[in-house]
Amino acid sequence: MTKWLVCEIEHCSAYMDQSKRRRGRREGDGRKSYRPSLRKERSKRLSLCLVGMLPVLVVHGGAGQIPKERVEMASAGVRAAARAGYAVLQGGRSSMDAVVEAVTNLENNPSFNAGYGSVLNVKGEVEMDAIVMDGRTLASGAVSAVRNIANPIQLARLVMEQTSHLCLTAGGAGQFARAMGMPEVPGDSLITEYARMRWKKNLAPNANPVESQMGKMGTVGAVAVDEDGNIACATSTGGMLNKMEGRVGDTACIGCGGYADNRAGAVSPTGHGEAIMKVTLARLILFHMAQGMSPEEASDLGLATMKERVEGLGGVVTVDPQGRWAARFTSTQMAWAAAQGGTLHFGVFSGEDVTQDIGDPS
Ligand SMILES: NC(=O)C[C@H](N)C(=O)O
Repeated sequence: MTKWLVCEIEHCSAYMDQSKRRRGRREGDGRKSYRPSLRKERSKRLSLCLVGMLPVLVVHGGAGQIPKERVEMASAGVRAAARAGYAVLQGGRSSMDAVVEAVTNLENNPSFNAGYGSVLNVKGEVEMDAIVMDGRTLASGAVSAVRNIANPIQLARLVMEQTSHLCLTAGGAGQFARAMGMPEVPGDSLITEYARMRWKKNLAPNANPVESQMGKMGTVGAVAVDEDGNIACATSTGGMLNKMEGRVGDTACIGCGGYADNRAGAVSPTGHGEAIMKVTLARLILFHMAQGMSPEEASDLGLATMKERVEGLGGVVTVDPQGRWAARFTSTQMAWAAAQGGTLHFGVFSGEDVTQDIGDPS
């Protein structure tokens, strides 16, 4: 903290010196370029003064009620993913690189409903949705109902970077993955025993897959702000348990399963996709932030609206341009972890916020 304060004062005084020099030059030659360059200095100064808060990265492992025996696994998983994403930020790379790294890590972890470990559709197959968004340019890429790839989040990024579209679906998304040289994997290799057991259980005529899923969710997501103040989000999911074939959820829909805007912040939601879509949850929360609410207030208000209007439960991770963050949920639990200033915060239960040194491997 002391280090940060000293650094802030040094940068602010450097700024004042520079602006004095600029003023002198303007008075000397009366150039019109004075204003834009001063504005640039001002924003540079602002971001330098916020050096103590940036970079920051927050991840979630899905809102729901995590079975007792899986709580530690889920917590360890989000901590590992937050460390992996934060290392990318510390290496000076972008928030987009960091959120994709963190979500790839979670997709590869069978504890979560994304990539390997995804829930199954009614036919017993894996169909996945994913989205990324870059807050600098509002560029976004998504895939929906995609099969046979291990990391849908990387395909969503390729949609953003290599096509003029925002979302590719099903067979077309698969063709694009092949064209991009993304390895195809057998559908069965993404299925865990746990996912198969839950699918079977929910085929029973009296089953309630939505309720059952609210019991044990596990969509994954990340939001981050890098050292340059650029903001990004990424979300990936196997969707809802025993969903119809071809069902597209919130995760593939911009403003619902994710949104990032350098001017307001970023949100990655989890929860009942149909409810999230009805209130466009990510965009709703960012709207409240643009009106001046903190990430925590806006997240709580967005989630409360979803509960009140459409009886939807869920959770979000949220950041703002200053690096303030929130991990909030209306479900019983949500595994989450946040990395900032060398400290890792994490929790699973309501009100829980444990901290540890980011270098502590436990
Ligand atoms: N577990 C989840 O968050 C599910 C996801 N939001 C969906 O409806 O596809």
